[in-house]
Amino acid sequence: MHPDMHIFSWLKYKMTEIYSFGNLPVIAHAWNKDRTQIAVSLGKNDVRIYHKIAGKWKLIHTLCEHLSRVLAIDWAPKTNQIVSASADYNAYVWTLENDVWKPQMVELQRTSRAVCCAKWSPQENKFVIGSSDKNVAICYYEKDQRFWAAEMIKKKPKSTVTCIAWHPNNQLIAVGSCDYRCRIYSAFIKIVDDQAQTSNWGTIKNTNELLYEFQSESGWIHDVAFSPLGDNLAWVSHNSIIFAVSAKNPSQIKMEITNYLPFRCVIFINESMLIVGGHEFSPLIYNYDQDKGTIEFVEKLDRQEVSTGRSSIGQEVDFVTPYQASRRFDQPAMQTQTPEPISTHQSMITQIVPYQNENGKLVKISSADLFGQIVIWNLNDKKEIVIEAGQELRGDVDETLTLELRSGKAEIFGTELAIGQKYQFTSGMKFSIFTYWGCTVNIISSHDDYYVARDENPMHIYLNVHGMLEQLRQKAESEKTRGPRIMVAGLPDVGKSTLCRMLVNWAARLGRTPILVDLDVGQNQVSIPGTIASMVIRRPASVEEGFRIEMPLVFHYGYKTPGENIGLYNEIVSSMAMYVNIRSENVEKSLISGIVVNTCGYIRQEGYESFKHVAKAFDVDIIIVLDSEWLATKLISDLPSVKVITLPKSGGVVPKDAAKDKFRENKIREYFYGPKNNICPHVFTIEFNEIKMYKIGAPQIPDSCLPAGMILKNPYNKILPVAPSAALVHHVLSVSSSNDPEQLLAKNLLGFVVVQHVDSDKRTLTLLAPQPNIKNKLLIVSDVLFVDLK
Ligand SMILES: Nc1ncnc2c1ncn2[C@@H]1O[C@H](COP(=O)(O)OP(=O)(O)OP(=O)(O)O)[C@@H](O)[C@H]1O
Repeated sequence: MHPDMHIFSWLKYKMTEIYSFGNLPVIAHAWNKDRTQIAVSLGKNDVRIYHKIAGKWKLIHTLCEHLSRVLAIDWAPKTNQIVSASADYNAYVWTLENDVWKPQMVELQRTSRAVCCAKWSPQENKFVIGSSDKNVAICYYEKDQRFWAAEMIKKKPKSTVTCIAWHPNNQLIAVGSCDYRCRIYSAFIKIVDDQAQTSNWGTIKNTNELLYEFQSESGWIHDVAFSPLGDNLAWVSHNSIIFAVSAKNPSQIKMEITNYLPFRCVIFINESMLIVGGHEFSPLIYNYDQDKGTIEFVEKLDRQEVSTGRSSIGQEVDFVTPYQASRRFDQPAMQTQTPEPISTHQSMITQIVPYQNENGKLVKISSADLFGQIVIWNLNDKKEIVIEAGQELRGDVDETLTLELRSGKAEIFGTELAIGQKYQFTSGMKFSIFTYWGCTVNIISSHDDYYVARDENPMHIYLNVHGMLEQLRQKAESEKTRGPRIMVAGLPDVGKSTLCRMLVNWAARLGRTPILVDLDVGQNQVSIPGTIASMVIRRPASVEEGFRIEMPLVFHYGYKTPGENIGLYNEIVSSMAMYVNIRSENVEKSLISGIVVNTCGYIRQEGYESFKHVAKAFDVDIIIVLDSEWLATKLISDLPSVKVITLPKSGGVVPKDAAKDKFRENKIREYFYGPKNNICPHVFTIEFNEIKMYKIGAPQIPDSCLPAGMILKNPYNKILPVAPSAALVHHVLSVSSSNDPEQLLAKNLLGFVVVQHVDSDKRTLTLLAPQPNIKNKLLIVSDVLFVDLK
């Protein structure tokens, strides 16, 4: 068995680059040596060469000599020569002289039909063409007479030659044709090759020799490929069958009959893994085990996403996030049909070719399709990691990272991972996989941006807290009283939000429905920055997308820290507490399940007072203080009726510091574009007179500016009308559910919009919104900004 040939060596794309070359089909494509240029045939009589400049493809040469469709192109990277083959019965070799591609016709005397395929040999000193008149010609340069000569294969196929593959030894070719056969020929040319070589497929003696003929089931052969070392051969046919054979045992042809649409191309990634593509749109990975004689489906190379439905223009729906809207339309009753998986290619894949090798290993491939699209797939080795019981694997993702639980049990911040499911994390995301029993995970990432933590992690302590809360819930259930109300406190970046997430996730996994109250106005888990929010948690958060937002209660605050307007902050906390108390009594099981309150890390001076206010407003029973003896001691003396527990912070908590702004921006972006950037918000204009805008809180006038003895009430909650002006551009506006400006403070929000443009002449505002219009026209201006660079 070759060292590469084990199941864990399979490859998976990390990120794709997608380029469009118009709407014409890409019949053939080939890359130059450094992949800065691409030669394409778009089904016309020419070969077009594009150069990549600043990420965009610019047409720099059009090679016109063929009289009919160009069917095949191959670019020899080292010698910088292009071979093109066409339905005009001809093949040309193009060489670049003084920035002009000069053609030289190949002498294919006996070919009188379309030339369907052309491929340079690995050493680039010859190439092979195949034609519809059953000819296979090995072409080489006659130095003396200065022309491209062709040595025709004598025992030729009995139908159109559709595909060719070179063995890495430069002297064998595999040929696929419409007579359902794949053949291996000697391509040894005496005046080009020094001497005939031996290979696993037998000793090569003469040019032209037919070494093997493999019979397939009925089905035109569309593509054929040798493995990198040349020991295995695979081909695909129009009846959706994959064939493979090993040089070790050429009489044992293995075939895999698939349920997929027909395949048009095949490529080996290493000695065992192969990728096929065609009418199915998505390339598929298969593993050929020559010892077991099996070809097994591994998975689709594409990361499949389910298309999200969205509200159609003008449809009257409640003003919710596009994400919620999409989810709403995902509900079975509303669906007209099952959502279609989205594939990167939107039409048939015509060709797959190698794109980039690193240290002799193929790391990228490119595929072309009938809609003018070329996709570059990044292939990465998958790493298998064993996490022992009680350990944590932590990650801080640089680009993208995909993980899959292979065995055992594990969870991320309280959400259980499903075996075999792939979770993808994008740049900037942090995660920790904790396993109570031990597990094995596969990780696909180009960066080593993860590690198994050897430090003592506090997960067992956190789990004990969960156990204690569950006992209190059970007690409440039997005594028909209310369940535990806890508040999590501490300095910034100690893991408060994460602990809250874990506690409600664990509770939800036991069928509880706790209320999560997030008072963190900087980084709210339920809503966007500048607000406080609460929600009944009915199911654990999604590993990749966080909590599924259902009927949240959201109040406008307008700033990113409580200190900016502490009076207003305290007032909305009181309103929230009032509503949450009502909700907790009215929502089934929520009273017993209790409340988990997340707080800001603002705990000094007036922050501490506000903190006590929160505890009283929500009538909390327990305060969990993370990593602060000082705060715990103070709270024990100031709130004697509340149980205060100090817990250590996890070593995995990452201070967000500079990343905080990015984090906030992402949270707002997620609101408009969806957690996976797969939703399109609306941009529309609205007239000044259609809306009314207000701001809450006015700057306090210093006492020195007031008449002697006069005391003004703090205007922290004053509701002030705002006139539309250019100063509003990029500001987030909250859409209130209230029709009465005086009620703005105490009313739930319906959603958010962002001002993109203000036209004072036309008296219009351009808004970015999740819906095509806004139902309620009372808007509250926030200090929080969002610059939509998309
Ligand atoms: N065990 C862990 N392993 C890896 N990352 C973690 C772990 N616990 C928390 N983090 C990450 O550390 C970061 C800070 O954690 P978190 O947001 O919970 O802190 P916080 O105290 O709520 O912060 P803030 O005061 O800013 O609200 C987050 O990105 C979180 O995902």
